[in-house]
Amino acid sequence: MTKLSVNINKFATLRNSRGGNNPDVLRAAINAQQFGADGVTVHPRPDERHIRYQDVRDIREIITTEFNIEGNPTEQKFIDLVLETKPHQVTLVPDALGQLTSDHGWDTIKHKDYLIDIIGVFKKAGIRVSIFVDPVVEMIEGAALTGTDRVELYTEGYASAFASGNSLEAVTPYVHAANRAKELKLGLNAGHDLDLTNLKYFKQHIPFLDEVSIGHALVCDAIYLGFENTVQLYKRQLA
Ligand SMILES: CC(=O)[C@@H](O)[C@H](O)COP(=O)(O)O
Ligand SMILES: NCC(=O)COP(=O)(O)O
Repeated sequence: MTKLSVNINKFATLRNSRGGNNPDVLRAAINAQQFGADGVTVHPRPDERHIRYQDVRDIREIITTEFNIEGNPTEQKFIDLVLETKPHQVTLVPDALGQLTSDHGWDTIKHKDYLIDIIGVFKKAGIRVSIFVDPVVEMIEGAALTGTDRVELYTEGYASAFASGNSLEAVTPYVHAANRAKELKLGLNAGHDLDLTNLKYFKQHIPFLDEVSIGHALVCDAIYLGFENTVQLYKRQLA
């Protein structure tokens, strides 16, 4: 089974645009779980432009499924937040400060020693670690030397090539990377720009995926189709 973790960043973006508490991010997390999501993902950024650090603490209190916190551990504030809230999984993403959204994975060869150290900190606290990587076999092999439990394949490249009509070409590097991860006994997650048009094809080619985290497209679909219906539609793509 591939788990669906709903990324609720975009609920917070909308809330923050007006101040106040509408929409309520906590309610979004509760609803996602009630509507069938297998987990909730948040990516608090240092500028707190969407999910705030306090949101993470509040969401921790109501989680009944799996909680996944994403972020760059070069920020001490991020490390402290993760160790305080102890999610089921932390996903390490090498974003620069103020970056619009995530746009690359770790260079697991260049940053091997750093990753070994920081992954060790989270694992010592009993938190499963996943690291965000591009679909490149060498990066997967590098990841296997860091002690990470899982890798998350950065799927923006897949999504844009799929949208151009090159579905097989789009998925092929991901299949190679996924197979190598499996051989190396790494768990496998995927995310970024996955949506209702491209998710099923991705899952069909990589059936042993552990988890996808989906936010932007899912929240956009929820505006048109309703949140409960949308979560169910995404779940169906993974069946
Ligand atoms: C790691 C990843 O691909 C997503 O978490 C993405 O970074 C979402 O973050 P934003 O919602 O800030 O775009
Ligand atoms: N890890 C990817 C994620 O949480 C959501 O990415 P997106 O669906 O908002 O592009």
